[in-house]
Amino acid sequence: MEFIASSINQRIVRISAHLNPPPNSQMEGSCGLLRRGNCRAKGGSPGFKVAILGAAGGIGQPLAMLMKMNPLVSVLHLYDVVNTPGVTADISHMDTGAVVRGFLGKEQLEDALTGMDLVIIPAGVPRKPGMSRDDLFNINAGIVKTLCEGISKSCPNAIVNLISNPVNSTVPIAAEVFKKAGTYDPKRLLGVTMLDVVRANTFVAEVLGLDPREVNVPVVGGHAGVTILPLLSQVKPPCSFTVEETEYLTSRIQNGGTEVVEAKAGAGSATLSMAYAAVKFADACLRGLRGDAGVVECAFVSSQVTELPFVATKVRLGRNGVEEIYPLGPLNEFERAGLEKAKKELGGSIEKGISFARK
Ligand SMILES: NC(=O)c1ccc[n+]([C@@H]2O[C@H](COP(=O)([O-])OP(=O)(O)OC[C@H]3O[C@@H](n4cnc5c(N)ncnc54)[C@H](O)[C@@H]3O)[C@@H](O)[C@H]2O)c1
Ligand SMILES: O=C(O)C[C@H](O)C(=O)O
Repeated sequence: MEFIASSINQRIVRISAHLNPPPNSQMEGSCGLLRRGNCRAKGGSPGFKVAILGAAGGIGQPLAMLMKMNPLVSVLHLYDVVNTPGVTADISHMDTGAVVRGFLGKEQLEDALTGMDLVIIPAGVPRKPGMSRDDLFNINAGIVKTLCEGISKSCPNAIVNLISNPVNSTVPIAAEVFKKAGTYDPKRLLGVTMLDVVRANTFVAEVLGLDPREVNVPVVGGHAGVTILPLLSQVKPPCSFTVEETEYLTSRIQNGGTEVVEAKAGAGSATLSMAYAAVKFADACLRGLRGDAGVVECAFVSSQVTELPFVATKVRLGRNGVEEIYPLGPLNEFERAGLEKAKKELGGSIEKGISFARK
């Protein structure tokens, strides 16, 4: 009788602790129950530890869901300045291997980051119609700076996937923060331009009448307007385009983000396709970390491929992050002209990020 009563009491305590975590305690998914001794088996699976910063946002939530489904992830930390208790409780009920923990507010940033192998950052404000990505600089630059200071302190060896816009400036900011802290490893800092590749594959497949999963379009340069440069001459499988097709595709790929911002009419920018792209890219980084051979994706990284300090190109991912940076390859006249335009804008955005961080 006593045993049953105490067991029921324990359960009530357990449920109320889960619903009302004490202030400043980290919220936990299944592992909170494990710590209190109510489960027999160890949760989680062998794999990598991944943190998402900005996990309660439009990208963060579907990204968290998809990362919880990724068999390479054993521990998933969800950090935001709002709403992580709900998102964590929700996602932690998925019966996949990764253990989920939630962290709320700056005082929990250190715990969120300690021990992480990969940190994905979609924190920051999105565009509204009429805005450029650069219009987000004033708010997002400071957010990225603070989060990167946390990374330097708590997981300086983690691979960082930076999604927050303007990527062309936030990646240089992150690099400067890491340099200042003495933790900078250019191989481990990657701006996420995967959505440009995902869009390019989709739009090119539409024009060619192919399955988008069979198409691979390298997209180089940066992640804003004319800095987004699809290399249609290097599409796989090999194919050719008319001048009209080239112009249409280049413009659609460069303006894909604006297409979504306008369709959402003030409710934000791409979130679902971005979460898909972010997971595709994060999975490639984790496969690289695991030691898989031949993992090649496009990303915005520190590079000597052009005269600019950062550019998006194809990179090979491995145990240390970026193991190899590929040259741009043979460009046609249209692409050479596009590259010149891209470099002009990109240089200014990179410089803006560097000056902000050095202030
Ligand atoms: N790289 C790309 O291809 C790409 C694609 C789409 C969107 N983005 C960018 O991603 C960012 C996020 O977009 P979204 O639609 O998810 O926005 P959102 O507003 O829906 O979510 C952003 C989240 O960041 C959180 N946040 C704000 N300040 C924070 C801080 N200091 N620490 C931790 N979290 C913080 C917010 O609370 C919110 O939950 C935007 O800057 C957007 O432009 C980039
Ligand atoms: O367009 C935006 O502002 C978000 C993102 O950069 C995108 O390409 O969808």
